[in-house]
Order: sequence, then C-alpha cells, then structure tokens
Amino acid sequence: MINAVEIKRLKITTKEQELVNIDFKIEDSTALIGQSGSGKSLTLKTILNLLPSNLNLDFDVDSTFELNSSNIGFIPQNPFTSLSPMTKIKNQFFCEEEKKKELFKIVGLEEKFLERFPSQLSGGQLQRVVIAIALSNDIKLLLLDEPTTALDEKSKQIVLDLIKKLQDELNILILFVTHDINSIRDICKNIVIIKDGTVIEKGKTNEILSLPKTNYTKTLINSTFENKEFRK
Ligand SMILES: Nc1ncnc2c1ncn2[C@@H]1O[C@H](COP(=O)(O)OP(=O)(O)OP(=O)(O)O)[C@@H](O)[C@H]1O
Repeated sequence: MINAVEIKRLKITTKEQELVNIDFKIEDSTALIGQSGSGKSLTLKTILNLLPSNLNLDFDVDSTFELNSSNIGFIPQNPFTSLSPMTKIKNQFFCEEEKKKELFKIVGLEEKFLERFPSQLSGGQLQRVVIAIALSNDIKLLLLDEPTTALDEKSKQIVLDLIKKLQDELNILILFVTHDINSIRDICKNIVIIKDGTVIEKGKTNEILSLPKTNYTKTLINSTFENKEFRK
C-alpha cells in the first residue's frame, strides 16, 4: 500500500491570534519550508501530538496509518542532545542485536560504534545513529526538523545523502522541515512553502525551484546561495 497523509485542516490559535492555518499532503517526500516563525515547529508538534496546552487546535487529517509514536520517527535538529550521554549506543534502542547491526549498515556506520558512548562520535555520526534508532520501529513516516543545522558542511552532505538513500530504498513517507530550500532539492519530490502560518505555494520541487511564483520563495532560494557565498 502507498502511504500518504492528507492534512485537510491544521489551525492553531491562541485567545488573541491565529498562528497557523494550513492544509497540505505528505506524499513520497515532502519539504515544509519557511522562515523563522512561519509555523514549521508548531506543524511538527501537531503531527507528533505534542502541542503546548495554551494553544487551541483544529486538526482534520486523513491518513493511511494511525499518527502515533510507533508509526512516526522524529529526527530533531541537534543530535548532541537527543541521546543519553552515559549510556552505550547499543543500549539506547531496543530491537534484536542483528537488526541493530543491519540498521547501522543502512545508515553507513561501522558496527563498532554500537559499543561506544555518544561523546565518542561526531555530530554527523550521531545524527546517523538517531536515524537508525528511528528506523528500528518500522515507521511509516519520518519527520526531520532541520536535521543538518547543527552539522559541519561535510557531515551535512553525508546526512542529506543518507536521507535521499532512505527515500529511494525504503517505503516511508518523509516530511523534511527546513528554511534551506536548496538542501532538499535532490531529496524531496514535493514542496510546501509557508509564511506567517499560511501556505503560499506548493507543488513539485523542480517546478517551484525553476519557476517560483512568489517573491518570498525567490528570497528563500536566493538566501541560501547568498549564505553559501558568505561562508566561503
Ligand atoms: N506556545 C506558544 N504560545 C504562543 N505563541 C507561540 C507558541 N509557540 C509558537 N508560537 C508562535 O507561533 C509562531 C510560529 O512558531 P513556530 O515555532 O512554529 O515557527 P518556526 O517556523 O518553527 O520557526 P523557527 O524556524 O524559528 O523554529 C511564532 O510566531 C511563534 O512566536
């Protein structure tokens, strides 16, 4: 069966204001893109059922599977804080030893890293551990929240290549949240662009990148290139 999640209505309000009011589909691999404060984190928290209690939610979703923790894997921004520092990596997730080795192979890590503590790995290696742990649950949907922001350029590329490989090889949906539209150009087939809590553009990645309709999208595309120039 082909999995898909159709978010028909996701509306988040406080007593005073509307923060988010969007609808979009998660098909194959979809990127949710917007600048700071556009509503990316609140959208992820809604899908993960972790919205703060001071916010009101109106959520209507059609999904081929139940949106619960056994079906959804979550990769946060910072791998350095997502693992327990005093526990060997092999004891941070629960499945057969053979499956742990198999998962490490999939994410491109040597088996010996299972015996190590998180502080003995680089950021890029840790993020691959976090991805392996997420995959240990036979998930249907992988949520990625700016997964490369805390990494150096080399690790960033390794993790992006891994996500692309997973997308090609595994039958899981991917929702990749980022402000960096150019980082997902080879990974995500679809793009949803949000601004101030509303969707302003959505469609196939190649079409949006080659013919952006709004100035906001043009700015997002150009800003990464400018940043790259700046970093050189
Ligand atoms: N618990 C809350 N109570 C009131 N307003 C909130 C709450 N959480 C977030 N907001 C507001 O909702 C809007 C969207 O926030 P959100 O964290 O989803 O943005 P974002 O796109 O993830 O930004 P960033 O990239 O900086 O994380 C912002 O204006 C933010 O100030």
